Amino acid sequence: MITFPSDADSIAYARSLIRTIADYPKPGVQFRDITPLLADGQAMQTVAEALISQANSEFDVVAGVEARGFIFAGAAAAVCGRGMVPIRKQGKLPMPAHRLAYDKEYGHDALEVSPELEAGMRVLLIDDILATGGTLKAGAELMRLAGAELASIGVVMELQGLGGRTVVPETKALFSL
Ligand SMILES: O=P(O)(O)OC[C@H]1O[C@H](OP(=O)(O)OP(=O)(O)O)[C@H](O)[C@@H]1O
Ligand SMILES: Nc1ncnc2[nH]cnc12
Repeated sequence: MITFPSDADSIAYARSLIRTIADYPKPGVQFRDITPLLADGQAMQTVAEALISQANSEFDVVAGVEARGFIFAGAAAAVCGRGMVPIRKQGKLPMPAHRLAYDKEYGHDALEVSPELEAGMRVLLIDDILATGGTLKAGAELMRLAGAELASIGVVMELQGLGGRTVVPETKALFSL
């Protein structure tokens, strides 16, 4: 497994950059805005390396969920020299190989992946946030549908009280909010 030196202070610094916007995108939601973290080079390096270090199994490729998951999956893949596979919302890939429809809080959606994700590949699945867990559960199922091996699931932050930990219990998070 690949590990980078990281310390609690650096993770705490990255956590401190998350901005909370009340009542966005709808009343009652505390939106956790990653934009300030993205703009900070030190925090981005810390997070990318820590996402790799917390993976508990060997992996061949990093997969990220559209859209915010792409950012961290791409950065994490680059720091460890692995490729990145985008998991896209339906209709965005010119050559989808696998599709998985899933229910969301309001309606339905589907995720797709291209043939670059080959059967037998060991995947580190990355997203920015674990909230209700619906997105990562669907992403994980899509990986298995493609015949890939889910080596580990990692997020930058877990939002407590929304049930995601129950839905995708194997997820590793750098910090909780
Ligand atoms: O655990 P869940 O309840 O599924 O929520 C987490 C998902 O919600 C956000 O994505 P969103 O669908 O808002 O898309 P975006 O990345 O394009 O902003 C976030 O980036 C996660 O993918
Ligand atoms: N509260 C929240 N803040 C930011 N992204 C989210 N995705 C799902 N819930 C979210």
